[in-house]
Amino acid sequence: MTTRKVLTLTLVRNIADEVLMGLKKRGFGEGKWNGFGGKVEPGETIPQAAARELTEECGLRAHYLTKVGLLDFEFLNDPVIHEVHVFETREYSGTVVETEEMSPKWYKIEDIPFNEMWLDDPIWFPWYLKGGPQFYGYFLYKGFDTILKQELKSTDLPPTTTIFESVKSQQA
Ligand SMILES: CNc1ncnc2c1ncn2[C@@H]1O[C@H](COP(=O)(O)OP(=O)(O)OP(=O)(O)O)[C@@H](O)[C@H]1O
Repeated sequence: MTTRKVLTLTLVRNIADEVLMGLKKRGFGEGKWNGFGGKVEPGETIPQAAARELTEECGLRAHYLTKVGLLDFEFLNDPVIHEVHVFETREYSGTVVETEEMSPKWYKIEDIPFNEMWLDDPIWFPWYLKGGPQFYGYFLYKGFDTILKQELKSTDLPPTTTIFESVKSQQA
């Protein structure tokens, strides 16, 4: 029997159109560059979890989050499916800070360090970057360095946005 672990992953873009990436300093995915995110806790919605993890890991408070895609990861001989909800924000408050978990850095699109990221990232990132409907991806890993199966497709869903009014009004 499989179980699902629900996670978030948030990509932040600035006015120069750079992407904020974090070098994971500990735990799952240590040593890899990634967006910001983690597990959804009981009692919070998925966008709330994404906003919380973003602040915990890099200090920024998102004014809104747009859901751009969904990724399912399976690891051979592991019954847990990692269900990753992918978000983007372009409006936020606060200053980027290094945290215990992440060392953040802005990257120009052409400089995104794909060879120091999860193997699936170079596959779905271009879908995120080109915009359009939400994407859905499925990846079956063997260990952490081999992808045995993959699927990536566009859904009919337009991106959906959750606005955090309280964050916006705090800034005003
Ligand atoms: C396998 N291919 C993958 N490709 C790209 N991104 C991946 C990923 N697999 C997991 N991710 C992301 O990596 C973070 C892990 O977070 P993770 O440290 O497990 O969560 P959280 O911070 O809640 O845990 P702790 O509180 O430290 O236990 C989280 O953003 C999640 O979306």
